[in-house]
Amino acid sequence: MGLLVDGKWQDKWYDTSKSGGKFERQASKFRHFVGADDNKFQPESGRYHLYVALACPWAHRTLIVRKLKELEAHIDVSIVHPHMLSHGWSFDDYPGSTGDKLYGKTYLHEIYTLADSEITTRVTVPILWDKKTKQIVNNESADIIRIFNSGFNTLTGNTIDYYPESLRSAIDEINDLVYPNINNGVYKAGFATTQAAYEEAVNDVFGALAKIEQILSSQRYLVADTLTEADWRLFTTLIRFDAVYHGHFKCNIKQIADYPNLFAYMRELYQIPGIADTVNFDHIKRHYYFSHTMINPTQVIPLGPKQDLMQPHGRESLST
Ligand SMILES: N[C@@H](CCC(=O)N[C@@H](CS)C(=O)NCC(=O)O)C(=O)O
Repeated sequence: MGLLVDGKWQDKWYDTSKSGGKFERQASKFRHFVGADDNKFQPESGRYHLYVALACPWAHRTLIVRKLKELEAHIDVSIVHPHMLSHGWSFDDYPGSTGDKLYGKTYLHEIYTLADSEITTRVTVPILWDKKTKQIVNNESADIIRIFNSGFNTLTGNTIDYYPESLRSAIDEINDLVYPNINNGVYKAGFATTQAAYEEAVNDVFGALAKIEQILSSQRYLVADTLTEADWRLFTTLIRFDAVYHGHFKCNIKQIADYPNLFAYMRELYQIPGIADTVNFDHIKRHYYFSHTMINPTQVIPLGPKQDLMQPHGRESLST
C-alpha cells in the first residue's frame, strides 16, 4: 500500500494521525468525460481500456455497468492481482487476473506514471484509460458508470438508462445516504484507528442499513420500480458485506443475511443475467484479508460464509 509522490512510489499506509483516527478518502484526480460535450474523448470502439481489481467495490460498479450496457466488445479490461502489498496493485499472475494487456507493466503505479511522469496521487482502481492519447480519462467510479451509461450509446445502440433525467434527484438523494454511510462507511469503520472513530462509523453504517431495509420493505428497488445506478452502487458493498466487512472491518452488529429485504434484494441483483460473473469471492476475500496486514497480520483468510445466493428472492410481487 502506498502512493506516488512526484512520480516516485512510496510505501505508506493511510495517515490518520491528523484526523482523530478517521480514514479520509482522497478525491480522484482525473475527471474527464467521454461523449458529445468533450471533443477530446470521443466514443470509439476499442479506444478505451479499463483497469480494475475484482476485489474492489468501486471497480466492480464499472464492470457491472460495462456488462449491462453491452460494452464488453468495445472496452477491454485488465484485471490486477488481488493482493495490494508494498508496491500497491500489481499485474502478477493469479487465477482470474489478466496481467497488463496493454503495456505488460508490473505494477499499476506504472500506468499512472505513463500518463504523467511527475504525478502525485494514490494509485487506485478503477482507471478508464485512453489508448490513443495515453492518458487517464477518469479514475472516479461514480463518473465512469455515468460515462458507460450514456457516453457510448451511439456505438452500442443500448439506450437503457440507469440515471434517467426524471429520477435524478431521487437517485442523488439515495446516493447521498449510501455513499458516506455504507459504501465509504464500511471503510471508515475498518480503517479507523481510534475507538471513537470506529464506533461513529459503525453506527452510521447500521443506521443507514436500517433505513434501506425499511425502503425495500415496500418497494422493489431503491428508486421505486426502476433499477438505477443507485442499486448497483449499493450492490457492490452489500455483496462484500458478510464475507469481508462484517469480520475484517468489524461491521458486525448484523449481517446482510439478517435483513430479510436487503438480503432478498441483494440476491435479486446477483441473479440478473451476467452479474454473478462479475463477482469473484476468492479475489474479494483474498484482497482484504491478505493485503491489510495492520488489520489482519496473520493474513489468514476465512472460509465462510457459505450462503446460497441463488435461492429464490421472491421480490417480483413488490412491483406495481
Ligand atoms: N473514488 C475512487 C476510489 C477507488 C479506490 O479507493 N479503490 C481502492 C480499491 S477498493 C484502491 O485502489 N485503493 C488503493 C489506495 O487507496 O492506495 C472511486 O470510486 O473510483
